[in-house]
Amino acid sequence: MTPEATRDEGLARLADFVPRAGRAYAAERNTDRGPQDRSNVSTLSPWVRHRLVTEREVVEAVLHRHSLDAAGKFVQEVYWRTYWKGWLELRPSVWARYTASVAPALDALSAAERVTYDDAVAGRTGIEGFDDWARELVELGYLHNHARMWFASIWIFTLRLPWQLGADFFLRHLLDGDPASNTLSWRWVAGLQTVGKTYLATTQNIEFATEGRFRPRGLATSAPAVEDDAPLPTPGPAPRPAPLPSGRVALLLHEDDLHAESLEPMLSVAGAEVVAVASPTAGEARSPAADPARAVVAGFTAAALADGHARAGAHYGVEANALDGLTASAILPWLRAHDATALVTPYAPVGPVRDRLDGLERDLAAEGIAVSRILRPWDARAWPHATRGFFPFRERIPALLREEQIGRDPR
Ligand SMILES: Cc1cc2nc3c(=O)[nH]c(=O)nc-3n(C[C@H](O)[C@H](O)[C@H](O)COP(=O)(O)OP(=O)(O)OC[C@H]3O[C@@H](n4cnc5c(N)ncnc54)[C@H](O)[C@@H]3O)c2cc1C
Repeated sequence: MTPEATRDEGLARLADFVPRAGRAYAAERNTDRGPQDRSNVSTLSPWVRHRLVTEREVVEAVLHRHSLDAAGKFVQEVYWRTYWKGWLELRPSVWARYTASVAPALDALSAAERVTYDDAVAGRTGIEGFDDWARELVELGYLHNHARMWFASIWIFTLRLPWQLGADFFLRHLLDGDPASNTLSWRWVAGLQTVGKTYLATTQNIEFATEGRFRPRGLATSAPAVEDDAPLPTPGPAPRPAPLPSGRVALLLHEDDLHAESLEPMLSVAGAEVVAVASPTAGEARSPAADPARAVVAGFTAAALADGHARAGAHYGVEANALDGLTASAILPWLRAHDATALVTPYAPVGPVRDRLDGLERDLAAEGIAVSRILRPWDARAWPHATRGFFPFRERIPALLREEQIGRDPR
Protein backbone atom coordinates (compact mmCIF):
# COMPACT_ATOMS: atom_id res chain seq x y z
CA MET A 1 0.00 0.00 0.00
CA THR A 2 1.32 3.49 -0.86
CA PRO A 3 2.10 5.45 2.31
CA GLU A 4 0.26 8.68 3.01
CA ALA A 5 1.79 11.67 1.28
CA THR A 6 1.08 14.14 4.06
CA ARG A 7 3.20 16.24 6.33
CA ASP A 8 1.48 14.64 9.34
CA GLU A 9 2.61 11.22 8.20
CA GLY A 10 6.18 12.45 7.64
CA LEU A 11 6.27 14.07 11.08
CA ALA A 12 4.90 10.90 12.70
CA ARG A 13 7.64 8.83 11.03
CA LEU A 14 10.25 11.34 12.13
CA ALA A 15 9.04 11.26 15.75
CA ASP A 16 9.06 7.47 15.69
CA PHE A 17 12.58 7.31 14.25
CA VAL A 18 14.32 10.01 16.32
CA PRO A 19 15.19 7.69 19.26
CA ARG A 20 16.99 5.36 16.80
CA ALA A 21 18.89 8.10 14.92
CA GLY A 22 21.96 8.02 17.18
CA ARG A 23 24.55 5.27 17.58
CA ALA A 24 21.99 2.57 16.67
CA TYR A 25 21.63 4.09 13.19
CA ALA A 26 25.40 4.33 12.73
CA ALA A 27 25.82 0.67 13.67
CA GLU A 28 22.86 -0.84 11.83
CA ARG A 29 21.95 1.36 8.87
CA ASN A 30 23.83 -0.72 6.29
CA THR A 31 21.78 -3.86 6.89
CA ASP A 32 18.88 -4.46 4.50
CA ARG A 33 16.47 -6.66 6.45
CA GLY A 34 13.82 -6.44 3.75
CA PRO A 35 10.59 -4.51 3.40
CA GLN A 36 9.07 -5.99 6.57
CA ASP A 37 11.67 -4.38 8.81
CA ARG A 38 12.93 -0.89 8.03
CA SER A 39 13.46 0.09 11.66
CA ASN A 40 17.23 0.65 11.20
CA VAL A 41 16.67 3.55 8.74
CA SER A 42 14.21 6.42 8.75
CA THR A 43 12.33 5.75 5.45
CA LEU A 44 11.77 9.52 5.41
CA SER A 45 13.12 10.10 1.90
CA PRO A 46 9.77 10.48 0.05
CA TRP A 47 8.66 13.16 2.55
CA VAL A 48 12.01 14.92 2.48
CA ARG A 49 12.15 14.77 -1.34
CA HIS A 50 8.94 16.84 -1.52
CA ARG A 51 9.84 18.90 1.53
CA LEU A 52 6.66 17.81 3.23
CA VAL A 53 9.20 17.70 6.04
CA THR A 54 12.33 19.78 5.50
CA GLU A 55 15.94 18.66 5.93
CA ARG A 56 16.29 21.33 8.61
CA GLU A 57 13.39 19.92 10.62
CA VAL A 58 14.75 16.38 10.40
CA VAL A 59 18.23 17.38 11.57
CA GLU A 60 16.85 19.68 14.27
CA ALA A 61 14.60 16.95 15.72
CA VAL A 62 17.48 14.46 15.76
CA LEU A 63 19.97 16.88 17.34
CA HIS A 64 17.40 17.88 19.93
CA ARG A 65 17.55 14.29 21.15
CA HIS A 66 21.16 13.24 20.37
CA SER A 67 24.56 14.90 20.37
CA LEU A 68 26.22 15.46 16.98
CA ASP A 69 28.79 12.94 18.08
CA ALA A 70 26.12 10.23 18.47
CA ALA A 71 23.96 11.21 15.48
CA GLY A 72 26.80 12.36 13.22
CA LYS A 73 26.31 9.54 10.74
CA PHE A 74 22.61 10.27 10.33
CA VAL A 75 23.15 14.03 10.00
CA GLN A 76 25.81 13.31 7.39
CA GLU A 77 23.38 11.22 5.35
CA VAL A 78 20.87 14.07 5.28
CA TYR A 79 23.70 16.36 4.15
CA TRP A 80 24.53 13.89 1.36
CA ARG A 81 21.20 14.91 -0.11
CA THR A 82 22.02 18.61 0.27
CA TYR A 83 25.47 18.01 -1.22
CA TRP A 84 24.11 16.20 -4.30
CA LYS A 85 21.50 18.94 -4.80
CA GLY A 86 24.23 21.59 -4.56
CA TRP A 87 26.63 19.65 -6.80
CA LEU A 88 24.06 19.47 -9.60
CA GLU A 89 22.97 23.06 -9.03
CA LEU A 90 26.53 24.16 -9.80
CA ARG A 91 26.72 21.87 -12.85
CA PRO A 92 23.25 21.82 -14.50
CA SER A 93 24.69 20.50 -17.78
CA VAL A 94 25.14 17.07 -16.14
CA TRP A 95 21.35 16.81 -15.75
CA ALA A 96 20.71 18.10 -19.27
CA ARG A 97 23.12 15.54 -20.74
CA TYR A 98 21.59 12.74 -18.70
CA THR A 99 18.00 13.50 -19.75
CA ALA A 100 19.05 13.84 -23.38
CA SER A 101 20.79 10.45 -23.25
CA VAL A 102 17.93 8.24 -21.98
CA ALA A 103 15.88 7.78 -25.16
CA PRO A 104 18.96 7.31 -27.40
CA ALA A 105 20.39 4.74 -24.94
CA LEU A 106 17.15 2.73 -25.19
CA ASP A 107 17.11 2.97 -28.98
CA ALA A 108 20.75 1.89 -29.20
CA LEU A 109 20.21 -1.44 -27.38
CA SER A 110 20.86 -4.49 -29.55
CA ALA A 111 18.14 -7.18 -29.67
CA ALA A 112 19.99 -9.24 -27.05
CA GLU A 113 20.55 -6.22 -24.81
CA ARG A 114 16.87 -5.34 -25.13
CA VAL A 115 15.98 -8.78 -23.76
CA THR A 116 18.39 -8.25 -20.86
CA TYR A 117 16.88 -4.82 -20.20
CA ASP A 118 13.30 -6.14 -20.28
CA ASP A 119 14.28 -8.97 -17.93
CA ALA A 120 16.05 -6.59 -15.57
CA VAL A 121 13.10 -4.22 -15.16
CA ALA A 122 10.65 -7.13 -14.85
CA GLY A 123 12.78 -8.86 -12.19
CA ARG A 124 13.42 -12.04 -14.20
CA THR A 125 17.18 -12.13 -14.76
CA GLY A 126 17.58 -15.13 -12.46
CA ILE A 127 19.99 -13.11 -10.26
CA GLU A 128 19.01 -13.64 -6.65
CA GLY A 129 18.32 -10.38 -4.85
CA PHE A 130 18.45 -8.27 -8.01
CA ASP A 131 15.10 -9.66 -9.20
CA ASP A 132 13.60 -9.17 -5.75
CA TRP A 133 14.77 -5.53 -5.64
CA ALA A 134 13.35 -4.84 -9.13
CA ARG A 135 9.94 -6.08 -7.99
CA GLU A 136 10.19 -4.37 -4.60
CA LEU A 137 10.99 -1.06 -6.32
CA VAL A 138 8.02 -1.30 -8.68
CA GLU A 139 5.59 -2.43 -5.98
CA LEU A 140 6.65 -0.23 -3.08
CA GLY A 141 8.55 2.69 -4.62
CA TYR A 142 11.37 2.30 -2.08
CA LEU A 143 14.67 0.43 -1.77
CA HIS A 144 17.19 0.40 1.04
CA ASN A 145 20.33 2.42 0.22
CA HIS A 146 22.52 -0.67 0.09
CA ALA A 147 20.09 -2.44 -2.28
CA ARG A 148 20.19 0.64 -4.54
CA MET A 149 23.98 0.38 -4.66
CA TRP A 150 23.98 -3.38 -5.34
CA PHE A 151 21.25 -3.04 -7.94
CA ALA A 152 23.06 -0.25 -9.79
CA SER A 153 26.36 -2.15 -9.66
CA ILE A 154 24.85 -5.38 -11.02
CA TRP A 155 22.97 -3.42 -13.70
CA ILE A 156 26.15 -1.74 -14.93
CA PHE A 157 28.90 -4.33 -14.39
CA THR A 158 27.15 -7.73 -14.50
CA LEU A 159 24.31 -7.08 -16.94
CA ARG A 160 26.35 -4.45 -18.80
CA LEU A 161 23.38 -2.20 -19.39
CA PRO A 162 23.74 1.60 -19.81
CA TRP A 163 23.66 3.35 -16.44
CA GLN A 164 21.27 5.97 -17.81
CA LEU A 165 18.54 3.35 -18.31
CA GLY A 166 18.95 2.09 -14.76
CA ALA A 167 18.79 5.64 -13.40
CA ASP A 168 15.64 6.20 -15.47
CA PHE A 169 14.05 2.98 -14.13
CA PHE A 170 14.73 4.18 -10.56
CA LEU A 171 13.51 7.71 -11.21
CA ARG A 172 10.22 6.43 -12.62
CA HIS A 173 9.51 4.16 -9.67
CA LEU A 174 11.07 5.64 -6.54
CA LEU A 175 8.69 7.69 -4.40
CA ASP A 176 11.77 9.72 -3.45
CA GLY A 177 12.97 9.85 -7.10
CA ASP A 178 15.20 12.90 -7.18
CA PRO A 179 17.14 14.36 -10.14
CA ALA A 180 20.28 15.01 -8.09
CA SER A 181 20.46 12.10 -5.60
CA ASN A 182 19.47 9.52 -8.20
CA THR A 183 21.51 10.66 -11.22
CA LEU A 184 24.64 11.38 -9.22
CA SER A 185 24.44 8.13 -7.21
CA TRP A 186 24.20 6.13 -10.43
CA ARG A 187 27.13 8.11 -11.82
CA TRP A 188 29.05 7.42 -8.61
CA VAL A 189 28.52 3.63 -8.94
CA ALA A 190 29.57 3.82 -12.62
CA GLY A 191 32.81 5.65 -11.76
CA LEU A 192 31.80 8.92 -13.42
CA GLN A 193 31.35 10.97 -10.30
CA THR A 194 34.57 10.31 -8.41
CA VAL A 195 36.42 9.75 -11.64
CA GLY A 196 37.73 6.19 -11.93
CA LYS A 197 36.27 5.05 -8.57
CA THR A 198 33.48 2.52 -9.06
CA TYR A 199 31.32 0.42 -6.73
CA LEU A 200 31.47 -3.36 -7.10
CA ALA A 201 28.68 -5.43 -5.49
CA THR A 202 29.94 -8.77 -4.19
CA THR A 203 28.15 -11.96 -3.18
CA GLN A 204 29.79 -11.87 0.25
CA ASN A 205 28.75 -8.30 1.01
CA ILE A 206 25.18 -8.90 -0.17
CA GLU A 207 24.90 -12.10 1.85
CA PHE A 208 26.30 -10.39 4.95
CA ALA A 209 24.27 -7.19 4.72
CA THR A 210 21.00 -8.96 3.90
CA GLU A 211 21.55 -11.31 6.86
CA GLY A 212 21.68 -14.28 4.50
CA ARG A 213 18.46 -13.50 2.61
CA PHE A 214 20.33 -13.35 -0.72
CA ARG A 215 23.46 -15.00 -2.07
CA PRO A 216 23.59 -14.09 -5.77
CA ARG A 217 25.93 -16.09 -8.05
CA GLY A 218 27.79 -15.05 -11.17
CA LEU A 219 28.29 -11.38 -10.35
CA ALA A 220 30.95 -9.38 -12.16
CA THR A 221 34.30 -9.61 -10.40
CA SER A 222 35.61 -6.29 -11.66
CA ALA A 223 34.08 -2.88 -12.20
CA PRO A 224 35.95 -0.90 -14.84
CA ALA A 225 34.79 2.71 -14.83
CA VAL A 226 32.28 3.64 -17.52
CA GLU A 227 33.79 6.06 -19.97
CA ASP A 228 32.26 9.49 -20.12
CA ASP A 229 31.88 11.39 -23.35
CA ALA A 230 32.53 14.72 -21.60
CA PRO A 231 34.77 15.87 -18.75
CA LEU A 232 33.24 16.91 -15.43
CA PRO A 233 32.12 20.52 -15.88
CA THR A 234 33.72 23.29 -13.85
CA PRO A 235 31.29 24.36 -11.10
CA GLY A 236 29.37 27.55 -11.81
CA PRO A 237 28.18 30.06 -9.21
CA ALA A 238 25.68 28.99 -6.55
CA PRO A 239 22.30 30.74 -6.61
CA ARG A 240 21.92 33.65 -4.20
CA PRO A 241 18.75 34.75 -2.45
CA ALA A 242 16.91 37.24 -4.68
CA PRO A 243 14.91 40.18 -3.30
CA LEU A 244 11.25 39.27 -2.79
CA PRO A 245 8.37 41.54 -3.80
CA SER A 246 6.21 43.47 -1.36
CA GLY A 247 2.46 43.89 -1.73
CA ARG A 248 -0.14 41.37 -2.89
CA VAL A 249 1.61 38.18 -3.91
CA ALA A 250 0.31 34.79 -5.01
CA LEU A 251 2.27 31.80 -3.66
CA LEU A 252 2.70 28.96 -6.12
CA LEU A 253 3.81 25.64 -4.61
CA HIS A 254 5.35 22.75 -6.50
CA GLU A 255 6.45 19.21 -5.79
CA ASP A 256 10.03 20.18 -4.86
CA ASP A 257 9.02 22.20 -1.80
CA LEU A 258 5.71 21.77 -0.03
CA HIS A 259 6.34 23.41 3.31
CA ALA A 260 5.01 26.89 2.64
CA GLU A 261 4.59 27.64 6.32
CA SER A 262 8.34 28.00 6.92
CA LEU A 263 8.66 30.50 4.05
CA GLU A 264 6.61 33.05 5.97
CA PRO A 265 9.50 34.83 7.77
CA MET A 266 11.18 35.58 4.44
CA LEU A 267 7.93 36.83 2.91
CA SER A 268 7.11 39.02 5.91
CA VAL A 269 10.55 40.64 5.95
CA ALA A 270 9.96 41.64 2.33
CA GLY A 271 6.53 43.05 3.19
CA ALA A 272 4.73 40.52 0.96
CA GLU A 273 1.08 39.82 1.67
CA VAL A 274 0.10 36.33 0.50
CA VAL A 275 -3.36 36.67 -1.06
CA ALA A 276 -3.68 33.22 -2.64
CA VAL A 277 -1.90 29.87 -2.70
CA ALA A 278 -2.02 27.12 -5.29
CA SER A 279 -0.20 24.09 -6.59
CA PRO A 280 -0.63 22.01 -9.73
CA THR A 281 -2.79 18.91 -9.41
CA ALA A 282 -0.04 16.60 -10.74
CA GLY A 283 3.75 16.40 -10.68
CA GLU A 284 6.04 16.87 -13.67
CA ALA A 285 7.09 13.85 -15.71
CA ARG A 286 10.38 12.53 -14.30
CA SER A 287 11.44 10.63 -17.36
CA PRO A 288 11.65 11.29 -21.08
CA ALA A 289 10.85 7.59 -21.69
CA ALA A 290 7.36 6.17 -22.11
CA ASP A 291 5.49 5.43 -18.85
CA PRO A 292 6.80 8.72 -17.42
CA ALA A 293 5.45 8.22 -13.93
CA ARG A 294 4.09 5.02 -12.51
CA ALA A 295 0.71 5.25 -10.82
CA VAL A 296 2.28 4.78 -7.38
CA VAL A 297 4.66 7.72 -7.84
CA ALA A 298 2.06 9.90 -9.60
CA GLY A 299 -0.46 9.20 -6.80
CA PHE A 300 2.04 10.00 -4.04
CA THR A 301 3.11 13.25 -5.71
CA ALA A 302 -0.47 14.39 -6.41
CA ALA A 303 -1.45 13.73 -2.79
CA ALA A 304 1.66 15.58 -1.54
CA LEU A 305 0.74 18.60 -3.70
CA ALA A 306 -2.83 18.60 -2.37
CA ASP A 307 -1.59 18.36 1.22
CA GLY A 308 0.90 21.18 0.58
CA HIS A 309 -1.56 23.72 -0.76
CA ALA A 310 -4.30 22.85 1.74
CA ARG A 311 -1.92 23.46 4.66
CA ALA A 312 -0.59 26.63 3.05
CA GLY A 313 -4.13 27.99 2.54
CA ALA A 314 -4.97 27.35 6.19
CA HIS A 315 -1.68 28.86 7.38
CA TYR A 316 -1.94 32.08 5.39
CA GLY A 317 -5.73 32.24 5.81
CA VAL A 318 -6.39 32.46 2.06
CA GLU A 319 -8.04 30.44 -0.67
CA ALA A 320 -6.04 27.40 -1.80
CA ASN A 321 -6.43 26.28 -5.40
CA ALA A 322 -5.38 23.32 -7.51
CA LEU A 323 -4.21 24.41 -10.97
CA ASP A 324 -4.07 22.40 -14.18
CA GLY A 325 -0.29 22.76 -14.50
CA LEU A 326 2.64 25.13 -14.18
CA THR A 327 1.63 27.01 -17.32
CA ALA A 328 0.74 30.63 -17.98
CA SER A 329 -2.74 29.67 -19.23
CA ALA A 330 -3.50 27.97 -15.90
CA ILE A 331 -1.85 30.60 -13.73
CA LEU A 332 -2.82 33.98 -15.25
CA PRO A 333 -6.58 33.70 -14.55
CA TRP A 334 -5.79 32.65 -10.98
CA LEU A 335 -3.47 35.65 -10.45
CA ARG A 336 -6.06 38.02 -11.89
CA ALA A 337 -8.90 36.55 -9.83
CA HIS A 338 -6.92 37.38 -6.69
CA ASP A 339 -5.64 40.73 -7.89
CA ALA A 340 -2.06 39.59 -7.23
CA THR A 341 0.73 41.77 -8.60
CA ALA A 342 3.54 39.24 -8.32
CA LEU A 343 4.11 35.50 -8.13
CA VAL A 344 6.39 33.91 -5.56
CA THR A 345 7.40 30.28 -5.53
CA PRO A 346 9.90 28.17 -3.61
CA TYR A 347 13.24 27.83 -5.42
CA ALA A 348 13.19 24.71 -7.61
CA PRO A 349 16.59 23.03 -7.95
CA VAL A 350 17.82 21.53 -11.23
CA GLY A 351 15.18 19.13 -12.57
CA PRO A 352 11.84 18.98 -14.38
CA VAL A 353 10.08 21.55 -12.14
CA ARG A 354 12.90 24.06 -12.66
CA ASP A 355 12.65 23.58 -16.44
CA ARG A 356 8.91 24.21 -16.27
CA LEU A 357 9.27 27.31 -14.06
CA ASP A 358 11.86 28.80 -16.41
CA GLY A 359 9.31 28.59 -19.24
CA LEU A 360 6.57 29.98 -17.01
CA GLU A 361 8.74 32.91 -15.95
CA ARG A 362 9.33 33.87 -19.59
CA ASP A 363 5.63 33.64 -20.40
CA LEU A 364 4.56 35.66 -17.36
CA ALA A 365 7.23 38.31 -18.00
CA ALA A 366 5.51 38.92 -21.35
CA GLU A 367 2.33 39.71 -19.34
CA GLY A 368 4.20 42.04 -16.98
CA ILE A 369 4.18 39.62 -14.02
CA ALA A 370 7.44 38.95 -12.21
CA VAL A 371 8.22 35.54 -10.71
CA SER A 372 10.41 35.47 -7.58
CA ARG A 373 11.95 32.26 -6.28
CA ILE A 374 12.45 31.88 -2.57
CA LEU A 375 15.80 30.26 -1.79
CA ARG A 376 15.91 28.67 1.64
CA PRO A 377 18.84 29.60 3.92
CA TRP A 378 19.61 25.84 4.26
CA ASP A 379 20.36 25.62 0.54
CA ALA A 380 21.90 29.08 0.20
CA ARG A 381 24.40 28.28 2.95
CA ALA A 382 25.37 24.75 1.90
CA TRP A 383 25.31 24.68 -1.90
CA PRO A 384 28.29 27.01 -2.45
CA HIS A 385 30.43 24.35 -0.70
CA ALA A 386 29.53 21.60 -3.19
CA THR A 387 32.41 22.53 -5.47
CA ARG A 388 34.54 19.43 -4.75
CA GLY A 389 33.93 15.96 -3.26
CA PHE A 390 31.70 15.10 -0.29
CA PHE A 391 34.58 14.83 2.17
CA PRO A 392 35.61 18.50 2.09
CA PHE A 393 31.88 19.35 2.13
CA ARG A 394 31.39 17.17 5.21
CA GLU A 395 33.98 19.22 7.10
CA ARG A 396 31.62 22.19 6.81
CA ILE A 397 28.70 20.46 8.55
CA PRO A 398 29.39 21.72 12.11
CA ALA A 399 29.72 25.30 10.82
CA LEU A 400 26.55 24.94 8.73
CA LEU A 401 24.66 23.67 11.77
CA ARG A 402 25.91 26.63 13.81
CA GLU A 403 24.69 29.01 11.10
CA GLU A 404 21.32 27.25 11.20
CA GLN A 405 21.42 27.53 15.00
CA ILE A 406 20.73 23.82 15.35
CA GLY A 407 21.96 21.49 18.06
CA ARG A 408 23.89 21.85 21.24
CA ASP A 409 27.21 23.44 20.28
CA PRO A 410 27.74 21.20 17.18
CA ARG A 411 31.53 21.18 17.04
C1 LIG B 1 21.73 4.25 -7.10
C2 LIG B 1 21.13 5.12 -6.03
C3 LIG B 1 20.02 5.91 -6.33
C4 LIG B 1 19.47 6.74 -5.34
N1 LIG B 1 18.38 7.53 -5.67
C5 LIG B 1 17.86 8.35 -4.73
C6 LIG B 1 16.76 9.18 -5.05
O1 LIG B 1 16.27 9.22 -6.18
N2 LIG B 1 16.25 9.97 -4.07
C7 LIG B 1 16.77 9.98 -2.80
O2 LIG B 1 16.25 10.70 -1.93
N3 LIG B 1 17.84 9.23 -2.49
C8 LIG B 1 18.39 8.41 -3.40
N4 LIG B 1 19.45 7.63 -3.07
C9 LIG B 1 20.09 7.80 -1.74
C10 LIG B 1 19.59 6.86 -0.63
O3 LIG B 1 19.61 5.54 -1.08
C11 LIG B 1 18.19 7.20 -0.12
O4 LIG B 1 18.08 8.57 0.16
C12 LIG B 1 17.87 6.43 1.16
O5 LIG B 1 18.03 5.07 0.95
C13 LIG B 1 16.46 6.74 1.60
O6 LIG B 1 16.08 5.93 2.67
P1 LIG B 1 15.87 6.51 4.12
O7 LIG B 1 14.97 7.68 4.08
O8 LIG B 1 15.45 5.39 5.00
O9 LIG B 1 17.34 6.99 4.48
P2 LIG B 1 18.07 7.24 5.87
O10 LIG B 1 19.23 6.32 5.92
O11 LIG B 1 17.14 7.21 7.00
O12 LIG B 1 18.66 8.72 5.67
C14 LIG B 1 17.93 9.91 6.05
C15 LIG B 1 17.76 10.82 4.86
O13 LIG B 1 19.03 11.25 4.36
C16 LIG B 1 19.00 11.33 2.93
N5 LIG B 1 19.97 10.35 2.40
C17 LIG B 1 20.38 9.21 3.00
N6 LIG B 1 21.35 8.60 2.27
C18 LIG B 1 21.54 9.38 1.19
C19 LIG B 1 22.40 9.30 0.05
N7 LIG B 1 23.29 8.31 -0.10
N8 LIG B 1 22.31 10.27 -0.91
C20 LIG B 1 21.44 11.29 -0.77
N9 LIG B 1 20.61 11.42 0.29
C21 LIG B 1 20.66 10.49 1.26
C22 LIG B 1 17.58 11.00 2.49
O14 LIG B 1 16.85 12.20 2.34
C23 LIG B 1 17.06 10.18 3.67
O15 LIG B 1 15.67 10.24 3.82
C24 LIG B 1 20.04 6.77 -4.05
C25 LIG B 1 21.15 5.97 -3.76
C26 LIG B 1 21.68 5.15 -4.74
C27 LIG B 1 22.87 4.30 -4.39
